[in-house]
Amino acid sequence: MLELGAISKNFGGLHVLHDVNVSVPQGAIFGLIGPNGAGKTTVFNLITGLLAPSGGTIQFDGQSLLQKKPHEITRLGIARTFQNIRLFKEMTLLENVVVGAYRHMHYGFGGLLLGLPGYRKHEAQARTRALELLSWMKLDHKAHDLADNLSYGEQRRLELARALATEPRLLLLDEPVAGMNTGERAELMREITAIRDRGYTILMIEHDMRFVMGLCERIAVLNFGKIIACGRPDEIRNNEQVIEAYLGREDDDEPSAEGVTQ
Ligand SMILES: Nc1ncnc2c1ncn2[C@@H]1O[C@H](COP(=O)(O)OP(=O)(O)OP(=O)(O)O)[C@@H](O)[C@H]1O
Repeated sequence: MLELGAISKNFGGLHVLHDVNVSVPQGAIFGLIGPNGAGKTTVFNLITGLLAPSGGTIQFDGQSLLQKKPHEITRLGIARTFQNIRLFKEMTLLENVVVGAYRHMHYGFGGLLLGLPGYRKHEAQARTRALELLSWMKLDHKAHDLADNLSYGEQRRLELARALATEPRLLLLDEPVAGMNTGERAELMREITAIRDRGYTILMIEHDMRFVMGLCERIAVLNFGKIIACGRPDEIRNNEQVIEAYLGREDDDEPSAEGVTQ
């Protein structure tokens, strides 16, 4: 479904990605892991068109994403969440998700201003869909609460519902469990599995090894901008280079080798 072919990315003289090849099959839950600064977020920014690669190809369902603008890539069926939560905190949960759905409405905000007759129908459809997505994320009972009142874990789930409102086929999740407690993590694992079972494909960046190993069928490991391993969780767990990459760091925030082998 998504193919990165020999991707490289330089920022001036800084070579952040070298010859990155990743193939995400349709229907997979695929993990992209690696130490801080390895280049994971840069990969997401290249896929979503926020950055252009210095070399290589990016294909989504056989179509090149190069030269495409972020909104065009969203329209093709790719949505993402961010490492730092980006919600409209002064809006309700329902409004947050409806905003994500606007691109599917023919009228948009202009229609609202002009009072076009079709607008109300489309708005009703967007609200119905938004409520359904909130129910997938077990947040429908709070649809009319302000996003600001949510716990951290709930805010992350709301972000996911909002990303789904663009009706993607591929969902990119940037550290979905960051800041969540153990119970919230277990709940999110069930919800992400349920989303995949509804036919979506998921590519996630995540530092929590227990979460990645428990959820992903395939994992690619980036280290200093290179893919050093790609395979099933058990293969990654036992890969010498991966253990070395995590052991070789002195950063306390990093998952330890013990973390990799959990
Ligand atoms: N726009 C930019 N300009 C210059 N350098 C950048 C830019 N974006 C990222 N970098 C650099 O590229 C490298 C990889 O960063 P990136 O954010 O992709 O890593 P990461 O693996 O996502 O790290 P983390 O796990 O900490 O989020 C870092 O050295 C970073 O400083």
